[in-house]
Amino acid sequence: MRILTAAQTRQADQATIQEENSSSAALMERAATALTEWILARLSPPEADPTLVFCGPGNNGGDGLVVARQLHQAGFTVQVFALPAEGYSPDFDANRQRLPAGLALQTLSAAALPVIAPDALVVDALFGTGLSRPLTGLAAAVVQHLNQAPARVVAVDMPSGLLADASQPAASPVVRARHTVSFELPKLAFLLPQNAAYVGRWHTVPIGLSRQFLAEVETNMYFTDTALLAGRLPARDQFGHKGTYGHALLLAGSRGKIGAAVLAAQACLRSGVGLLTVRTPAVGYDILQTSAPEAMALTDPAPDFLSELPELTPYSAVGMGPGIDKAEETKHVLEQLLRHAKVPLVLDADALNLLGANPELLQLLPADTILTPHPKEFERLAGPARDDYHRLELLREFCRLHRCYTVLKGAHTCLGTPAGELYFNSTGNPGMATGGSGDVLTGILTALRAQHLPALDAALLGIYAHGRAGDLAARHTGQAGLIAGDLTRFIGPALQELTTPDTF
Ligand SMILES: NC(=O)C1=CN([C@@H]2O[C@H](COP(=O)(O)OP(=O)(O)OC[C@H]3O[C@@H](n4cnc5c(N)ncnc54)[C@H](OP(=O)(O)O)[C@@H]3O)[C@@H](O)[C@H]2O)[C@@H](O)CC1
Ligand SMILES: Nc1ncnc2c1ncn2[C@@H]1O[C@H](COP(=O)(O)OP(=O)(O)O)[C@@H](O)[C@H]1O
Ligand SMILES: [K+]
Repeated sequence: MRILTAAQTRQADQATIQEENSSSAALMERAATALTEWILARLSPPEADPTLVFCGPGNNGGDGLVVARQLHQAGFTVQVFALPAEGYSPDFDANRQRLPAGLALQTLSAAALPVIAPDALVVDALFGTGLSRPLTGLAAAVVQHLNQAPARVVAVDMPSGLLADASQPAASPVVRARHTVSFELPKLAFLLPQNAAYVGRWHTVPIGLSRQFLAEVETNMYFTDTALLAGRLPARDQFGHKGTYGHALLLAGSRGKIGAAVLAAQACLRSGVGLLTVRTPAVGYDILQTSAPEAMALTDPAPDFLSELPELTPYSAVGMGPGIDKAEETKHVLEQLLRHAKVPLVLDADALNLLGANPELLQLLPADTILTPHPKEFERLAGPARDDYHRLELLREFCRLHRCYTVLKGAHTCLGTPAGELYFNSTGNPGMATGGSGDVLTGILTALRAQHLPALDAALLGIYAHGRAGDLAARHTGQAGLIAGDLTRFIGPALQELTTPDTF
């Protein structure tokens, strides 16, 4: 699905209203009702006693008024408060009129902010996508008051004070929500680690925005879901043989890190590749042959690190990096690979650190190479970022400049493309924050590239399947108990889910 800016979200509202020939008040009623239903599905009146709804002067506040009315009607003990303002939005005013007699709107004042009991439910409807500047004065004081309260906070659409598309100044207050319930689509702000403490757990509720608008709006940001992946992974050919599915080469491992080569190899084998050869230093031979017997071992003459690039003719894709270390000889192997490879490349770990330390090598990067840095490795490649938004700008720029696909790994791994698009992944869990998870991703991506999938499809499918394998594995191991080797067992089921079914 697409990720929209705040301005595009407003356009989506307008398009929906026009298409349905309805009104903004009707859309507000629908959006707020979806949010009320989200709460009702989780809490009964005694579990949210009292419920305090804090409203701002715009349509976010209007949503709050609707939620307050509906929860009151559902038997919740509701108190509803509004920030004083010179003017309120028309839909706010309309919904103020609709508050039932037993539910008076109280105006907030700095001198007497309401007491918030520990088991209260707080609905934060102060500001949403219309926030245009940092909060000051009473609005800031109310946010600080909410943040000091021990209560559970549900933010409507956005935690108040957070900008939808950019960083806010460090000192400006933002609500720290336990849950943020947003309408239809996730916002960019939810996907960035720097906002996690404000957003809490985020959810989207459908509100029936115009399908046509959402399908056609121009954007370069996407949230990768199964709909976006449909049709990208073909079913296996009935008469396919191992030659059909490519021959991958992995250049991986050094003394003490042969495990990284094993993990990448196992992942590559589980991702449908026809044949796999693994080049490790000599120290890896027995280990690899024992732990990944399906792979062919092609040992380097050097005992402890990679020192020579093998003949590349047999291979349809090459992955380099897991566990390789940064020896001068290994740098030479990387340089030779970049100069001579005529097949797709996937670069990870110390292959990236070698690129970062020797930027002249970046000029040799073949187009459509996939790079898989975590944020620290990315910093070595592209320089330090001021914040998560700036890092995305650097990512776009880096991919454009080097005509590569860069997988910036994290909780919502972000794939940057040479065309300037950003794709945020939707699968995976914190159980995957464990050594070797990245090596598994390299194996998957190398396998998909070896099977002749285009770089974009391979990257999108591989990143999603890697996270999905983590989610499937965690059902058995729990998150804390998950280790990278567990991921490999579930790559097959994850890819199967994504495979285009044979239709009649
Ligand atoms: N499709 C959807 O998603 C739907 C969205 N809907 C809802 O609409 C919400 C967006 O509503 P919105 O545009 O009225 O903006 P909102 O966030 O209420 O704030 C604007 C008000 O705040 C004020 N203001 C701004 N910054 C300020 C500051 N720092 N300090 C003080 N004041 C400040 C600003 O004043 P101004 O900047 O004009 O001076 C204006 O009065 C959206 O988040 C969602 O909840 C649903 O109802 C329907 C479907
Ligand atoms: N909190 C998380 N949620 C989802 N995925 C995660 C999370 N933490 C880590 N991962 C994934 O695990 C992998 C870790 O890779 P990396 O940091 O390179 O590990 P290693 O170098 O140990 O193999 C990445 O693909 C990343 O997206
Ligand atoms: K809000």
